[in-house]
Amino acid sequence: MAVPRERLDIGALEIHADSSGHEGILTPAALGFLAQLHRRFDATRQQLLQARRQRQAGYDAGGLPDFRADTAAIRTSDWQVAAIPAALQDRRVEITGPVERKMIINALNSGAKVFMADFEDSSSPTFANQLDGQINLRDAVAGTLEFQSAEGKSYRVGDNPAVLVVRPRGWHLNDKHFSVDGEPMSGALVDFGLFVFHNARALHGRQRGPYFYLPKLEAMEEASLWDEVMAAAEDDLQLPVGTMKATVLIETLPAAFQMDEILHALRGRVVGLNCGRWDYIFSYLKTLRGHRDRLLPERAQVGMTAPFLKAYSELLIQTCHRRGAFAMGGMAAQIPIKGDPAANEAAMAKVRADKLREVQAGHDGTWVAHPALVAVAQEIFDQYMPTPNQLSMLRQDVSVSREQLLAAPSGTISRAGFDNNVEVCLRYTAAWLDGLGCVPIHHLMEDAATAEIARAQLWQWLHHGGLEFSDHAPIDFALFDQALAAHTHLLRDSEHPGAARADAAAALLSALTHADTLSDFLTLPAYDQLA
Ligand SMILES: CC(=O)SCCNC(=O)CCNC(=O)[C@H](O)C(C)(C)COP(=O)(O)OP(=O)(O)OC[C@H]1O[C@@H](n2cnc3c(N)ncnc32)[C@H](O)[C@@H]1OP(=O)(O)O
Ligand SMILES: O=CC(=O)O
Ligand SMILES: [Mg+2]
Repeated sequence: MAVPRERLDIGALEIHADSSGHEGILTPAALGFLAQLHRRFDATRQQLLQARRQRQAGYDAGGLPDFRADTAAIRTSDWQVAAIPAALQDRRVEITGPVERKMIINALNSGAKVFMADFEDSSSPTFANQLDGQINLRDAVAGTLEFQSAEGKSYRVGDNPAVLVVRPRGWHLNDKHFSVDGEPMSGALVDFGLFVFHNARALHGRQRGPYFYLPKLEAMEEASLWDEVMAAAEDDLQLPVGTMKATVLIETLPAAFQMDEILHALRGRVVGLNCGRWDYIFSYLKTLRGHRDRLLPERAQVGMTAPFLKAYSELLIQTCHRRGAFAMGGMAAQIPIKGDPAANEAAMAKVRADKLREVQAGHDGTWVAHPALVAVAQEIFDQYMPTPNQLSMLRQDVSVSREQLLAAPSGTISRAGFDNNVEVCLRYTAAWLDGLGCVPIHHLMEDAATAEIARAQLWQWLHHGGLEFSDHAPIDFALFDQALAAHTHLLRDSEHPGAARADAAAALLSALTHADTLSDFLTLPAYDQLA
């Protein structure tokens, strides 16, 4: 629930960082806008985070997520989301990437229909990364974005760039560099507030937004908060109600039970839902962390054809299309492999298979992590989706039960899978602490969501006790400590991103893995250490 609007007052907003170079973004008016967002909406955010903790306590005590009784009427009644703008009618391939200057230009020029500029899973939220990202996006919107590489290559945005969609941080993250009345600000409100303050009117004038991807929601009330925030911002910026559009990632297990409710909460501005598969797997692990009968096999065995993931994606398609919203697919983790044509072809074949599954299931578009994958995904969608979208595929054949969404697939845990989880989590955390939010490891894209899977699996396998590898050797903490020490040594002496942070990352991963409770997010304790 919003508190009444107050006079613009930035007296109480403080910036705890050296903001030189960012004055054009951190103008007094922009800071006043942020302060106002905080005062109106942060109390509600805190209540919603408390509600998450209460629900998790219920799951830890043996409860399981379920469809809500109090919202049954939303699920059973007939209603549709608002009309989808022309610029978002065809979203067959969307490229995602961090808000780094060169990458933004490459993404806008990639041939993808949409570019999701990511302040979230693929960003390490240093003050410089987030604020430089705002400068880069402001320049992109103004049409002045250019870049000159150290090697002398010039970059500029070409004709017909991808449509820009921005993903702010989730509700759980504070931004320690901004406080209002002595309280830290929400990272989500900082990212959203600065972006709309500087760009909303220009984008609206061109009928190109502003458009958002909303991450990690767990309940319809969290979607309602975004709706209120956007409505208030539209009012302040004198834009028509519903100008700001949202696509919501369904990437938590609790949210899978509230897809209709989330669409309904945002029905005046929602454009679709997206299968954020990596965070969804992480959320399954975290939500059911206390349930020994629902442990997952090693992450290489948990693909989208696993029954619980197939059920979730089909329910998403059915729910979206019934309401006139797009059902977006997700990210295959494979990226191009240079210098090994056979390995590259095998990786591309996996991407093609994933996109084929998505388009045939009824998804209206998909994500790719790298410019070289745009054509790969587009070829499949062009062949199987000759229309701009497939809203008319209602998937009335689908019937998904609570049990199907919750059923753990069978599988095994190998020594290699255990070791890979240690390596990936260590290397990713080290890179993140060094300011890099997305890295290639063994030819796969690894970001905050994929690293969380590795971390949560290690914790579960070790804390439930008595588990064995496929060769029947016991899984125990001594093995974890040995693997962590070995990988820390290797990373320290390597040229991998984050090598200089190997020890800090190892200490964090060790503490999180040995702790009695699975920490809600890796990025919360890691953020305390981020320079
Ligand atoms: C779970 C989720 O949330 S998924 C969404 C979040 N994750 C992402 O967005 C992943 C984004 N992808 C990336 O960050 C990168 O592709 C990585 C880290 C996986 C691999 O990066 P690299 O090893 O640097 O890739 P590579 O060397 O092949 O890059 C080749 C070129 O493509 C560019 N490029 C690579 N990925 C992207 C991208 N996603 N967007 C724009 N440009 C890109 C590089 O900048 C480079 O440009 P240049 O030739 O002009 O110098
Ligand atoms: O954000 C996407 C995901 O898969 O997580
Ligand atoms: Mg995610």
